[in-house]
Amino acid sequence: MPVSTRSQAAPARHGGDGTGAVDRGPATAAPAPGAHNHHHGLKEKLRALTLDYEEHKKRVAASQGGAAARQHRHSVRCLKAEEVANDENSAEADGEGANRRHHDAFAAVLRENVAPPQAQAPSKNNHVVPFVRPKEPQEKENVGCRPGNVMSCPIKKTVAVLPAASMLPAPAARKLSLGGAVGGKEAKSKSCVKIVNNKDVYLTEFASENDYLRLKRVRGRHFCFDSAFPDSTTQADVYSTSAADLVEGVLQGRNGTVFCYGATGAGKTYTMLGTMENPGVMVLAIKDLFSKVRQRSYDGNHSIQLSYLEIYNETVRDLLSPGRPLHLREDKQVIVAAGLTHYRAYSTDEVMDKLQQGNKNRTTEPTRANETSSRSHAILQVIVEYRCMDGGNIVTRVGKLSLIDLAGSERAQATDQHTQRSIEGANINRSLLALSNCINALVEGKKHIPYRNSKLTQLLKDSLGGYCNTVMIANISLSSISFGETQNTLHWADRAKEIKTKAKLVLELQRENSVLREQLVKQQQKLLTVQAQSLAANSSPQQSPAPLSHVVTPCSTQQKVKRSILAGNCFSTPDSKRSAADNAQVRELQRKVRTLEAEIEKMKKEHILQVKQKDEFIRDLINRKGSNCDAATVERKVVTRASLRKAQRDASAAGELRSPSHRFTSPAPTAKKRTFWDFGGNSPSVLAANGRKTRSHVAEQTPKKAPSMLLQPGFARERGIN
Ligand SMILES: Nc1ncnc2c1ncn2[C@@H]1O[C@H](COP(=O)(O)OP(=O)(O)OP(=O)(O)O)[C@@H](O)[C@H]1O
Repeated sequence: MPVSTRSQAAPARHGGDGTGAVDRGPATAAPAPGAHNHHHGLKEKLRALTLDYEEHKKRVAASQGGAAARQHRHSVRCLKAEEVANDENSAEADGEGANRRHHDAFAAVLRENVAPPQAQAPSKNNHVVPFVRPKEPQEKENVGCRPGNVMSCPIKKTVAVLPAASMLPAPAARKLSLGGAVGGKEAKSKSCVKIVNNKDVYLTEFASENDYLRLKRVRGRHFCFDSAFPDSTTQADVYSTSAADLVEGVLQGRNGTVFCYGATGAGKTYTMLGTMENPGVMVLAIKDLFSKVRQRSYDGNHSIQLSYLEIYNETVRDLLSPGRPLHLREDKQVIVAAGLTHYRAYSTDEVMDKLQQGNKNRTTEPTRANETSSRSHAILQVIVEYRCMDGGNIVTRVGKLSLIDLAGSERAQATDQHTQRSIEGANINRSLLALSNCINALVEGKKHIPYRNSKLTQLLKDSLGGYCNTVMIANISLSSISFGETQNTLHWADRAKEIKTKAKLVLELQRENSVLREQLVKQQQKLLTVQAQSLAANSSPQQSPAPLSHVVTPCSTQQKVKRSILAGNCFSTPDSKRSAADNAQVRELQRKVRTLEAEIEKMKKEHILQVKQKDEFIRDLINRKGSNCDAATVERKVVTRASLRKAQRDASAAGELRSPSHRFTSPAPTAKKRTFWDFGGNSPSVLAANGRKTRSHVAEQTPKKAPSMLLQPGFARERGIN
């Protein structure tokens, strides 16, 4: 609470009881020159209280003795400001009530203004970090080491790598004990991480205790990983969940990588290497690998080789055979350290020996955050080669497992400038930044991935973006003090989750391909059905669609179907909606067919109507222009036509062959449908019933001087009839 508020409250209480020092003290009785100034007023009040207190002390010393007064002062200091008011009522009972109140009020003001923070009672908070790792009394601040526990090796931060290849491309978060708390801060820190369902990580940001305005403000973020391990998780559980599948993959000839990422002291080396009692991922993986190889020894020959290197200050060193720095070379698109020692191992113990030997050579130094901080990135690689005879041929499979203990990211301290630790820290941060940039570029699908920016990313090239199954373990701290580091680690783990290595892509594509093939076949069948139905509906609208087995799809239809499949139209509909879409397609086709049929009917009617109109027109012309012809002829013609039709029907019914003269005088039964153009020599072709274009048979067969021709106005003009 702000000091000014309390300071003003204290004198008010004194003034209220009528016996306060404020009324008696000369300093407060006289108005101060700067009374409008709050600070000045406070000083005056403080001075008055001090004087009052001195007077009171003297009085008490005179009446009860100095020792009793000292004891009383001590007991008052332990009271809280709030308690003062409560005590007032009870203090009234004795004769020293007034003095006591003065004393208490002064103590409260003094405590709130002057008392150092450590004098305050520690706040009781349920969110105080539950330390997973039992804190040892001799532990240094911020250091969680237990010397001698890690692989019985004097150098505590070392990495052992074991082969593994799995299908677990996404990172797992490991919740660890506090690695970055310092002294008293440790006790005050809250847990800012909550793990739910072994997958979800909730990160909470608490406002600083000094930030009064935002004291109650809490912000959070949620992350979801393949696995999230609470601090109670055993090393065996971590291994079986994250890396065990990788071992099987390596035996199958697939590369695998496990790497731990996190802030310094977060427990990366513990997770990868572990201790003698709790061996880490590397040790468990190596044991697992050898046991699996033993089980399959009847099934061919396995050879296991291992190498162990570190990247320290951007130089690559061989940990199994220390000497000159190694250079990185690109070999078949894979970056390798030229001259790196590869040892052939025949048993787990042999690998463990080599691992310890390498750990002794690894660079570790005590830092503020970790007594045995790894100052380098360590990479243990185990290459498993498998050979067997398959039908007279030698089959060879090679799988590589990389187990990587990264150095931890750390904050640069002003005091560390120009020291060896700060140079190491800068190099570690630089290479981790390069790693972050590569993760970013891979997630964003950029063409250029900046692997060359650091030795670490060059060596991790295959693991991050190549044909490799990769597990990233993100080590985080519970403590709100390490909130920034935890947030950073989770952020990058979350980004890395999005990376798809080529191996994963190939697998995904293969799976997708087979699913698409199945879908293609189904879609082809469905489309053929639809096409057949629409064809059947087109050809005979009254008939129900023919079953698929009886339908022969025309070539052009098949091509159309193929085209639509190739265009990918058939995959644009989600599975759930596919049948509904097909039904809709069928309905649409049926609707089109019905529309077309209606149009055809309409055209037919129009055509008949036109023919009738033209017949009427012709008849009208005959009536009007036939003044030169005798009525009997006209009538005969008309009658003849009518009778001829009847005679033709009769003849046809009798099966007689019609003579050319019949044809001339007696038009075909379709004569009534003849159009205006049927009468001209230049009449356009018409569509026959069989779909072929023919000229009107009437036009072809009618002689030029036939009476019917004369009825045509144009022809009549030509002949000078009119
Ligand atoms: N889950 C855990 N259980 C018990 N002890 C742990 C656990 N995690 C870490 N520790 C201990 O905490 C200390 C620091 O852990 P560790 O050395 O693994 O951190 P680190 O992340 O590798 O740090 P750096 O990056 O500085 O090398 C070690 O003494 C380790 O034994």
